[in-house]
Amino acid sequence: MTPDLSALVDSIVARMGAAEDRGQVASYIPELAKVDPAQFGIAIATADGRMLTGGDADTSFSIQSISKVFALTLALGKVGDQLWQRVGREPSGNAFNSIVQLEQEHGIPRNPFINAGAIVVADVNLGGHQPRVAIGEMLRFVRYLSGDDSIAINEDVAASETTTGFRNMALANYMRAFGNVRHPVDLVLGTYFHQCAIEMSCRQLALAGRYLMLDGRHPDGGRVVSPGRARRINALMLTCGHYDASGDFAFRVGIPGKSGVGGGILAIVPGRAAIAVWCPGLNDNGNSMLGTQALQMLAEATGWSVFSAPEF
Ligand SMILES: NC(=O)CC[C@H](N)C(=O)O
Repeated sequence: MTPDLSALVDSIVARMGAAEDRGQVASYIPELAKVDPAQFGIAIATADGRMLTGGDADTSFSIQSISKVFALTLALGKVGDQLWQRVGREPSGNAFNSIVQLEQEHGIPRNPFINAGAIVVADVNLGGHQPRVAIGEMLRFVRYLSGDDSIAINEDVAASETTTGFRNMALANYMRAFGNVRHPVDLVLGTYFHQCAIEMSCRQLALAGRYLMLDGRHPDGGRVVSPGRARRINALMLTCGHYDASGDFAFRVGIPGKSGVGGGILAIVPGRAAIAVWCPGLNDNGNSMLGTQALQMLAEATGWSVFSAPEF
């Protein structure tokens, strides 16, 4: 089956534009509460080099936790498998900002995609430098991946989270007590809040995700990560990328995906496509409500679930 992707994108945009229940925009970060929930964007970068876009695909939004995929990639580049001594790789079954497991598990977060895990990853990426060095490295990395130097950080969003991120401060301090955060907490959180405040459009995000559909290669031929590492990052996205709704996402969509509270989702179909969707309203688990529906519609129409048998 070769689906007409362009017609499919149009019908997804029409369906999502007409949806009445759009979820709730994140309000615990005051700057994000200002975003218009009527927006919807989708971009699909295919392995054969095509780009299909629809709706607000060129509007920038706060990538938030999607940044955890790029931060993990950088941290693995720095410390390799040693990272797994400080962060687990199991689904948490808890909310993204939960603290409950940390005490029982001695300050070792369940996985790199919940906030606690991403804070440890930010600590690794700091590597003894000032936050601006680590943040600059992250920005250069996403610009290189997407081939777009206009990608920037929204300082208002970073400042908004710096003044209200009490849960993240609690998580970071708690892990510092166990020695699993090694730099001063304000430097680690400065790094983390700024990476979350990177703004990208669906088009830029789909382009940035291409290395994960191409076995770790940049389309320009350069190697970003080894094939094994790309496979493992995809595995973590599938099992942990939607927090305590990761099972439901695998059930409904069946594609490795990472969500953010800005309403974006990056989804990877190995060997086929890197997809970004964005719709700011969230469901109860903090994942984009219509973004998830759009990916379900796309996966059903294309047969792109990684659990489907390939054509034979
Ligand atoms: N799920 C998310 O996107 C959470 C990211 C957000 N910056 C936070 O730490 O709360």
